[in-house]
Amino acid sequence: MATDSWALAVDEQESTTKTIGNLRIMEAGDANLRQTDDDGDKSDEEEEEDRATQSLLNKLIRSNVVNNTNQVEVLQRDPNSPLYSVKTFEELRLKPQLLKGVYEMGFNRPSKIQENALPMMLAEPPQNLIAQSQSGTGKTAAFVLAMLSHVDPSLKWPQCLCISPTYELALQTGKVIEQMGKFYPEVKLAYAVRGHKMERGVKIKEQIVIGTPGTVLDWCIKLKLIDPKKIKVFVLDEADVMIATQGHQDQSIRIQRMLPKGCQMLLFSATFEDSVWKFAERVVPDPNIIKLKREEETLDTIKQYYVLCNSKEDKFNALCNIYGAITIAQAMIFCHTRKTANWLANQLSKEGHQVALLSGEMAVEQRAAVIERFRDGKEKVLITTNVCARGIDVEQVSVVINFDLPLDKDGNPDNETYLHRIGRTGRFGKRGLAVNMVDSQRSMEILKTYERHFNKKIARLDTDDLDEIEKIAN
Ligand SMILES: Nc1ncnc2c1ncn2[C@@H]1O[C@H](COP(=O)(O)OP(=O)(O)OP(=O)(O)O)[C@@H](O)[C@H]1O
Repeated sequence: MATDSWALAVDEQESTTKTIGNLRIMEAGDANLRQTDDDGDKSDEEEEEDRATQSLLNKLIRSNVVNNTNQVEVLQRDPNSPLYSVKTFEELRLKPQLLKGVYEMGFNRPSKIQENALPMMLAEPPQNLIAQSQSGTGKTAAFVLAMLSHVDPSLKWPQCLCISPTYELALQTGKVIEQMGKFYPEVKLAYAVRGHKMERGVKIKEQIVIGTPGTVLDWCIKLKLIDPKKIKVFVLDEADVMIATQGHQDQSIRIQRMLPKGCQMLLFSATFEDSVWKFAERVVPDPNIIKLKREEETLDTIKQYYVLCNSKEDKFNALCNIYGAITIAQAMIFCHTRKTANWLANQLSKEGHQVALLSGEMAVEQRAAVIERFRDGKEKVLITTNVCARGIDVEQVSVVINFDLPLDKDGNPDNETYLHRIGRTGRFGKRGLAVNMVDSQRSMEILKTYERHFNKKIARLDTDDLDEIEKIAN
C-alpha cells in the first residue's frame, strides 16, 4: 500500500469486509467490532465511541422521519428573492421516475427541512446550501433527490459527487440513492471506498460517485478516474462527523478546490458547533442556510426520585423492591461501566427478568438489533452504559433508572446527559418516572446539582417501604 495515499488516513474507519453489488471488498479489520477490554471496567466516557458509529447506529435503527415542531430558519443568499417552500413532491416537478421512487419509499409529503431545502437545491441556477438539522429529519433523502434530479443520464461520466465520513455511512447513503433511483436505471452509482480497486486512468462511467474523502481524492488525483471539472453537484454529508476525523477536513477542502466554479455545493450536518460552521463556510461559498433546531427535552412530565444505597448489591436490592411493588412495562437502566452493566444484567436475568444488554464491545449492527428487539417489546429491561444509548429515543420507555448517575469525563455532573436520559421531547410528551441510585456523599452532591440546575425536586424514595413505592406509580 502506498504511503502517500490520501486514503491511508481513513483506513481505520473504512476497514471491513463488505459486498457492494457483485463487488467484494476485502479489508483489514472491522472498525465496528470493538475489542473487549480486559476487565471491562472502563467508564463509559472512556470508551472511545466515535461519532461516525453513533450516526450509523442512528441510521440503522431509524424507522421513520423524525417529527419536529420547531420552525425552520432560512437565511437566503439573496434576501430579495422570494422564499419558496413546497408542501407536496408534485410541486417540485420532479422527473416522473423519481416521483415514483419517492412514493415507492413511502414518502407522502416533504419533511420539514425538505420543504425548504428541496426548492433551493432544485432551483436554476443552482444554489449552494448549508443545512443543519438533527439526525433523521430527512437530509439524506433531500440531497439524494437533488443529485438524481441534476444528472444527465446520457452523459457517461461522474456529475454528482458525495463524500461521507466513513465506508459504512457511504454505503447507507448509497442504498438511499439506489432505492430512490429504482425507476431511473439509466443513472448509475459508483462507490469510491477503500478496497474498490481500480486501475489508473480507466474513466468511470457512473454519473454519481459516493465515497470517503481519501479514496475520492485518490480517484481524482492519483488514479484520474474522475474528472473533478465535470462535477455539477458536490455534497458533503455529515460535516460534524467528518471534521471529527483528523485529515478529513483537509481532504474535503482539497476535493472542493478541484471543482469547477459553477458546481453546486451542498453541506449537511446534524449539529452546528463553531468548528463545523467554520468548516462549512470554507467548503460552501455564498451559501443559503437552513437550520432546524432540535426539539427541546424537558423534565416537566417526569417524576424524579433518589434512593440511598451503600453498594451495588444494595442498589440491586432496591431495584428488585421497585420491581416487586410496581408494574414496569419497560425500563432503561444506565450504568457507568460495562462491568457493572454486565453484572447487573446477570443478576436481573437470574431473577427472571427478560434483559437486553447494550454494550460497547458489540458491533454496531448487533447493537441496532438489540435496540430493535427492545423497541418491539421482546425484552422489558435494557441495561446500558451512557455511550451506547446516546441519541437513542425509545418512545415507550416510561421508567429510567440511573443505577449510576451520569458524569462527564472528569467525574463532574453532566446536565445534558441527565436530561437526555430521562427527559422527554414534546413528541413523546408522556409521563415518566426516573429513579437515581445514590451511593456516596459525592453522588448525593451531584444529585443536588441536578436538582438545582433543572430547578425540579428529586424526592427521596425509601425502597424498603413497599407502600411508598406503590405510590410513585400513580
Ligand atoms: N418526506 C419523507 N417522508 C417520509 N419519510 C421520510 C421522508 N424523508 C425521509 N424519510 C425517512 O426518514 C428517515 C430519515 O431520513 P434521512 O436519513 O434522510 O434523515 P437525515 O436527516 O439524513 O438523517 P441522518 O443525519 O442520520 O442521515 C429515513 O428512514 C427516510 O427514509
